[in-house]
Amino acid sequence: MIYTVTFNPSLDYIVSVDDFMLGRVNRTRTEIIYPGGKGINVSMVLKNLGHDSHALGFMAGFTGQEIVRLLDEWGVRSDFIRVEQGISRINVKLRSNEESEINGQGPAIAEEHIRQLYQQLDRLEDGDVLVLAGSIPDVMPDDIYMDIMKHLSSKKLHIIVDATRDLLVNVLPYHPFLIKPNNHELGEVFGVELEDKEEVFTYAAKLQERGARNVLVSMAGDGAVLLTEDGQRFESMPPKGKVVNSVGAGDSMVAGFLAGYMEEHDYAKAFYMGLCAGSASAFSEELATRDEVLALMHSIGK
Ligand SMILES: Nc1ncnc2c1ncn2[C@@H]1O[C@H](COP(=O)(O)OP(=O)(O)O)[C@@H](O)[C@H]1O
Ligand SMILES: O=P(O)(O)OC[C@H]1O[C@](O)(COP(=O)(O)O)[C@@H](O)[C@@H]1O
Repeated sequence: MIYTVTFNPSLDYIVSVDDFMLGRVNRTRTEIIYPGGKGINVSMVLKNLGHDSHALGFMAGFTGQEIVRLLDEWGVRSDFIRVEQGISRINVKLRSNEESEINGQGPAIAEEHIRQLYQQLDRLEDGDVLVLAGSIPDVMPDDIYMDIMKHLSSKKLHIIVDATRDLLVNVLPYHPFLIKPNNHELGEVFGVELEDKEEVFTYAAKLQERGARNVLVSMAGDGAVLLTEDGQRFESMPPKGKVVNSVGAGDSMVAGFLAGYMEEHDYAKAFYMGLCAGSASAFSEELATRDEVLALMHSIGK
């Protein structure tokens, strides 16, 4: 079974505004609400790709209830631990001449809630997949993903981590199966700005030296690169298309990679399915569907 954990789910409020002006009253042209947060998006895209998963994490308040309801409607099984105080985030995604985002901090999670999560994770079995994705509320220590990996280290799991800065770096000694920073997040770890693919490979290799098994680095409109544990290198520009809504593109890439890997245990298939799932989400209002992903793979000869 695949499990995703989202510590900090959100309702994504995606608004488009023509010629947004700071300091003025602006009116939306379109507005829409989706369930969001990285693990949740991974679960939703996996569902679209024909793979069931179990979404775990924490939720609070009326926004939390709505996230669970929307997931249910999507057909994703979830078992979120309810936090009594505060509300799950509403993350604002503003589409105007440029895309801007305001992501909230999320409610505090108490020791007792973490204990409940550990009880759920103790049910994982050898061969299961665990996706730890997204930010954690500000008040939490950034070794929580590491602690989870340490706790589960006696089981044979495939663990995927999509996080930034110390939250990501701390897990490396526990050999995550896959990490997926984007090029800016990879650069941030080393205090450099990375735009060029060769440079990205160099720094991805440094994360591999520190313990990551496979390193997938997304580069938005410039595609992605992958360094595998058996020494293969893949790089590609994305398929062609018009960007409509790139919220969730990175999460779709993780889901696509996972689906591709599970279907054929082949890194090439995983890489291209990840790449095309990311683009399929970016090219449509909603998250990628299987047909859209396969059509894009076909368009690049994969
Ligand atoms: N502008 C775009 N054009 C084509 N594909 C895109 C675009 N933005 C994202 N994608 C696809 O989605 C993947 C992940 O996007 P990216 O923005 O790098 O992730 P994240 O959301 O994690 O920052 C990219 O590698 C690419 O395949
Ligand atoms: O947990 P974080 O890092 O604040 O990110 C949460 C946001 O990222 C998303 O999961 C989208 O992520 P990507 O665009 O990187 O795929 C949104 O749904 C959510 O609002």
